[in-house]
Amino acid sequence: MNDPRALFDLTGRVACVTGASSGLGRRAAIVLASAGACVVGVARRPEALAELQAEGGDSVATVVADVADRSRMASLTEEVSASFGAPDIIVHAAGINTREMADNVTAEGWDKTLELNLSAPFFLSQALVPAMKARGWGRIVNFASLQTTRAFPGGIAYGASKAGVGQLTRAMAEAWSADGITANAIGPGFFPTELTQAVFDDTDRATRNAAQTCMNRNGQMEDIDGPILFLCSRASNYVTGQVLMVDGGFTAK
Ligand SMILES: NC(=O)c1ccc[n+]([C@@H]2O[C@H](COP(=O)([O-])OP(=O)(O)OC[C@H]3O[C@@H](n4cnc5c(N)ncnc54)[C@H](O)[C@@H]3O)[C@@H](O)[C@H]2O)c1
Ligand SMILES: O=C(O)C(=O)C[C@H](O)[C@H](O)CO
Repeated sequence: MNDPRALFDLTGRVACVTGASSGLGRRAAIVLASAGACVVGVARRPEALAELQAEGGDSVATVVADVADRSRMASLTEEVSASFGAPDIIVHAAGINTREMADNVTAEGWDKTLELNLSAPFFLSQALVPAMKARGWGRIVNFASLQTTRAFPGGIAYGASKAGVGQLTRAMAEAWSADGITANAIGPGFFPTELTQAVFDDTDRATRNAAQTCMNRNGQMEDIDGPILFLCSRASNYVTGQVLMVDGGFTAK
């Protein structure tokens, strides 16, 4: 048997990570670079991307872009391929939660949420898949949520988008896995990021969320490292169309 640690080695791979300027996307970018991949971080904030690049060194490049801008898919595909070649791994971590209550949801809030959380992973994947098919190997990792299956207050647009991500993941797997491209999603529990700042600022709610897990705690950033590496590497060769909940057992309880 070959050394099974090699299954996690990403040397020679090129990964594109959206939402790489903060939170779980930034963490994913650093993890993948640390495992040997060349990483292109995509996000809207140039200063935050410059910090990512400074931390990641020569194996990290960045592209400033709004990934929800569908008119930009062709140029974005070229830009993310410019530094290291066409990506064979795409991690769709960009996401928003407007937390508008159902009675007050605006058309703008609804559309923005669906465009970024659900449509962008599809259209960017569609643009990057041809190069993966040509190589016969690819990894697509979407970001689902507790709200893929659970309903929280103010989560109607976000929850609808993340439930969509669950089915998008299965449909991508059906469409592309025979070409060697797996599609899976990570479903984080509650992790302290910009997105969840309002949740963690409400200490009662944060405590209740922790108590709802089997481990009696919310997520810590390093809890995402292993699942990301697994789904982006050869270690997950025969895993596709799955939502891997990384939630300390929140959805099991
Ligand atoms: N933090 C959690 O507890 C949690 C739980 C479940 C799911 N998620 C999901 O994880 C993913 C990462 O979120 P996070 O928690 O790290 O939050 P975050 O706010 O730190 O990260 C999201 C990133 O997406 C970027 N972004 C927003 N709109 C963009 C656009 N149009 N184009 C490009 N980039 C854009 C933001 O600037 C930010 O850097 C999201 O999809 C989120 O829904 C997070
Ligand atoms: O409930 C909220 O307001 C959240 O922000 C929930 C998180 O974004 C996430 O979906 C938990 O998995």
